[in-house]
Amino acid sequence: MELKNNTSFKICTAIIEETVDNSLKFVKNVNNKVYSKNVPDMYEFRLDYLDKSELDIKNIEKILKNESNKIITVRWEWEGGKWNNEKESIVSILDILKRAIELNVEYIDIEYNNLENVKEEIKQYRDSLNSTTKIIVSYHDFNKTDDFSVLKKEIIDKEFVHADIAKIATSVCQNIDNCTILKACSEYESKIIAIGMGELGKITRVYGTQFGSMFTFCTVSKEKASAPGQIHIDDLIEIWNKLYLE
Ligand SMILES: O=C1C[C@@](O)(C(=O)O)C[C@@H](O)[C@@H]1O
Repeated sequence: MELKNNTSFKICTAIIEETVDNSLKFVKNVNNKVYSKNVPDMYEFRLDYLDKSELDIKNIEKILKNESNKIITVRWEWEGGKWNNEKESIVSILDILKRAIELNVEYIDIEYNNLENVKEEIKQYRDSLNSTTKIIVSYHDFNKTDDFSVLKKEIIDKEFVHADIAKIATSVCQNIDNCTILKACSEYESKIIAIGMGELGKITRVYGTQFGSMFTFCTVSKEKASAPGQIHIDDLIEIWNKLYLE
């Protein structure tokens, strides 16, 4: 996202539609500025939102082959997503992510709390194909933000065993939590996506990219936020332009 003074920060919008066609229609509408004056730099396709009737690899390929700059995420229920064992029995996450890797999708996102062998298999598959896909390893805490020393030692440094990019999204319960998130942005500059969730965490969604977070997540429609505290893209661009212009 190029701001008026040529400062550039990246914005991602999550697509949380229940069908492949609606997901692609939503992206087209966003690119045509139907919902917002500004267009994000990239899209996160949250395939965990897809209805069971949509779960066919050929159908999902229509998203994997979409020309937008994208992250493919299939978020398990135990990590705050919509994926469950019933959906997994229809088509496995591994098959979806391996197909994404084969198609050199820009990013795939896997949970830190996933099984080690699953993370290892995905990384080895990507490396074996010399795929250009980058691996994001995500950690979410919807209740708190641990101290930086705990997040660093127990989560972020361990994410890098399989990750090209580490991600933490934790709930901000007190202002010091924002300092923790921004410290993570700064300490792992350009190799991390760090977000403070909830109303109190909005400051990290405004300043995080300036401190070093690779990008931030915005919504393009008030009704379509994929996490608590996401700011509308037009509001964020207005804030950024005021911050970096006046
Ligand atoms: O992990 C993240 C970050 C996020 O939870 C947020 O807080 O904006 C939104 C999710 O869609 C994404 O996968």
